[in-house]
Amino acid sequence: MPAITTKEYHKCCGGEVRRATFTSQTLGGEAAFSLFLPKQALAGRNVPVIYVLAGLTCTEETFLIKANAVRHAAQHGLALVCSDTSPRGAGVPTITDEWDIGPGAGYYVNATAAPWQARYRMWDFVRSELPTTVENAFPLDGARRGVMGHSMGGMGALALALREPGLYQSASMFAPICNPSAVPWGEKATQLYFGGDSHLWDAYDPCRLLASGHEFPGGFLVDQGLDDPFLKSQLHPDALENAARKAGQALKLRRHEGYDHSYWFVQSFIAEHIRHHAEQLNHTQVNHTQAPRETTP
Ligand SMILES: N[C@@H](CCC(=O)N[C@@H](CSC=O)C(=O)NCC(=O)O)C(=O)O
Repeated sequence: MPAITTKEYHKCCGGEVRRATFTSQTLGGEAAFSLFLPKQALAGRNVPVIYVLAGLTCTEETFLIKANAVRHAAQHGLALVCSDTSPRGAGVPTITDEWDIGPGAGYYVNATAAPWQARYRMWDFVRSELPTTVENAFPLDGARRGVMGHSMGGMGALALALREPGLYQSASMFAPICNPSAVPWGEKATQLYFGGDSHLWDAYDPCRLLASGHEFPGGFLVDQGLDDPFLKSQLHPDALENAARKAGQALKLRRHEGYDHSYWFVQSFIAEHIRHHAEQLNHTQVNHTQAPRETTP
């Protein structure tokens, strides 16, 4: 198991916040994540955990800093683990002056085309290596996992829950990219990450996954602002609603007048999302097996 290096540590809301890294075999270099552990975990109890996937241009820090989620997670005794949004650093391919492809824009897919395919393997990272690594190091209950995401991260959270319903018991999204294969962000990713083969979206596009029979028994909570500048061009919640209805997938999609795409929108509804996860995760059977504990620096 890779060693975790804590870069920052802060006492917060009775628990602790960390920013940390480890050497990722999946991404071929250093991978960053941030973590909130509630006081129950510091007392040695395995706690439920929500995996959080952020959007384009974000890092592993953005959600914890801007979403105001920590105090709500603390109230419900939930841990938060926030992934970075792409591989980064020496040797990672990039395109200068582009914010919606390359570093900060991994789309939570495994790229197949050169030069991206060697390092841009965010699906495998968030699906397997990140949870395995953090659950080995901290008192997190791998049998009580939620997944949450914003925008590009909402797309990733939908795809993870639909493809891996046994891994997550709860799922929620803010303004997700619902049908990436049909919008400009996804088309750009198709050209670069998939070498132009749009069929490769079959494994990641939430609408395509629903159409091909995938379902998430826990149901989805999705919030969408109606003043979101990306709503019509990139997000397509109506397509998700139609695909879910056809597939019989439980979906609570709430549209909010006046809200945009920012973390001010996320912050406005985060309490209800954390409660949604708490209700489902706290009703799932507890795993009492203790993971080895990281030491505080
Ligand atoms: N840099 C861009 C704006 C990028 C942006 O809005 N990113 C969103 C996610 S978009 C979909 O994945 C985000 O969460 N940004 C971080 C934030 O702090 O708001 C531009 O300049 O237009």
